[in-house]
Amino acid sequence: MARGDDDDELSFSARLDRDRLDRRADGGDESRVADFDAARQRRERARERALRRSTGAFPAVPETPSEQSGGTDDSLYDAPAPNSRGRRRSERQGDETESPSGGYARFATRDANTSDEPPREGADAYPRMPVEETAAERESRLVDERPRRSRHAAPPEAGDEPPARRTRRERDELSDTAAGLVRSIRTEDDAMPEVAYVPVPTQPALSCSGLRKSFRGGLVLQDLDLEVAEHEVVVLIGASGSGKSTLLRCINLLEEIDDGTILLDGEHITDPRVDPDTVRRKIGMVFQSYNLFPHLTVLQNITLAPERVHRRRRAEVEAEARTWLERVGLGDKAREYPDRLSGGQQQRVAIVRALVNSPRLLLLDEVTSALDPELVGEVLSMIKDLKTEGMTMILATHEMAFARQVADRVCFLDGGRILEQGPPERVFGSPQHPRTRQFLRRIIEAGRL
Ligand SMILES: Nc1ncnc2c1ncn2[C@@H]1O[C@H](COP(=O)(O)OP(=O)(O)OP(=O)(O)O)[C@@H](O)[C@H]1O
Repeated sequence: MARGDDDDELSFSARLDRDRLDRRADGGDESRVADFDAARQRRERARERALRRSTGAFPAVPETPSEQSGGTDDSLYDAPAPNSRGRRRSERQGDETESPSGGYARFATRDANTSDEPPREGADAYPRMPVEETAAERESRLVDERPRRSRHAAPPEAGDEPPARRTRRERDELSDTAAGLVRSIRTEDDAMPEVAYVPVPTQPALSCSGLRKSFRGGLVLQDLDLEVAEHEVVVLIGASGSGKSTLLRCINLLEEIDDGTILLDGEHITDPRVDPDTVRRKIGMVFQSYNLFPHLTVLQNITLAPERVHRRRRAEVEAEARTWLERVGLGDKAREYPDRLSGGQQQRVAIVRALVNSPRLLLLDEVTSALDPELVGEVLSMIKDLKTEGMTMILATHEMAFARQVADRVCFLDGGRILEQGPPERVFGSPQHPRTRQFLRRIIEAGRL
């Protein structure tokens, strides 16, 4: 190419540099070379000042339109530039830009700018300044074949001074680092911490899934799922033989399930390696028949299992037992034998026995069924008090009026399945499933609701 044509294509500064190199090659006079050097240094200082004034950041410098990938900041969000794994960045970032936290791209832009402040609204968050490559720079780039830095090299620290001059390769890498931040967040093998929005899951107190239980070939629980939230009171209703008691006994590990899992506070309690006694310390259970030992006093009945099974100190358990007995109005019965108590009182003692270990969950299986009607009220009022105190409970009952009062959620069981569940007003007020309607119609006809 003729020198004239070349001149047209080169900027003024590039021409200066080229001439200087030509003169060096020709052994030209030293003072003129010094002038050129001084001019070049002034020019570079001016460029540095301009860079610092703009954002204090190192600019990404796309050299040609094809390298600009859209040429705006949006390219960091959705420019379809292929990434290192062959997928387009826009594909990999689709979910990022929809992130409720505002997306990763904004985070990456902040880091790329090495600023502690988020970019101002409407401001060019990642400005690109047109910088011409001088002939000297080009020469230096060709000579300087340093090994390429890691794609995931750390971004420049805030407060770093921009270097006096960067080769095109280095500028590419800076640009790449910003885009690389976006990419690396989504890269499994990268050490960058995940900055994903992860909603904190609320873990149920109890979670049963896919429970199956059969007796002598007869399926009693059929792929039953049930979750109970902390402080929730779930009432199981259903015809006799529908599986209510079996479900409660499986939860308390009194029956071994055939299939499924039960988690208590996220712990897999149906894992065969789990000690059932440890689980039962966390789950209190009260049965229809009170099951008090007739030869032991009320206090001894309450403290027996905590002392013998759970190895708790007698003094501590006795103090707790007495506190509970006072609260339920049986403080003066501690030294009595069960046969000196009414059915309602015995059942209240049985409930205290289940509470003395401060269980996580209380299971109540038809606790009023064996009581004379006039004694039912005192037990039900004790259960209401427990609900008020936030005890998490699952009750199986035929007392529909009580279920309606105390339940947060009613589950209707039929043939070992939960056919319908919901708030008591809805299940009792407008049952959806024909079997629920049929069951409740019979209850109403019997005058029990
Ligand atoms: N140990 C067992 N051996 C054999 N069958 C059993 C056993 N326990 C329960 N069953 C059967 O499982 C089915 C469900 O019984 P379950 O006691 O769970 O029902 P339920 O809904 O609690 O009834 P109810 O309201 O009368 O207490 C019944 O058919 C019952 O006969």
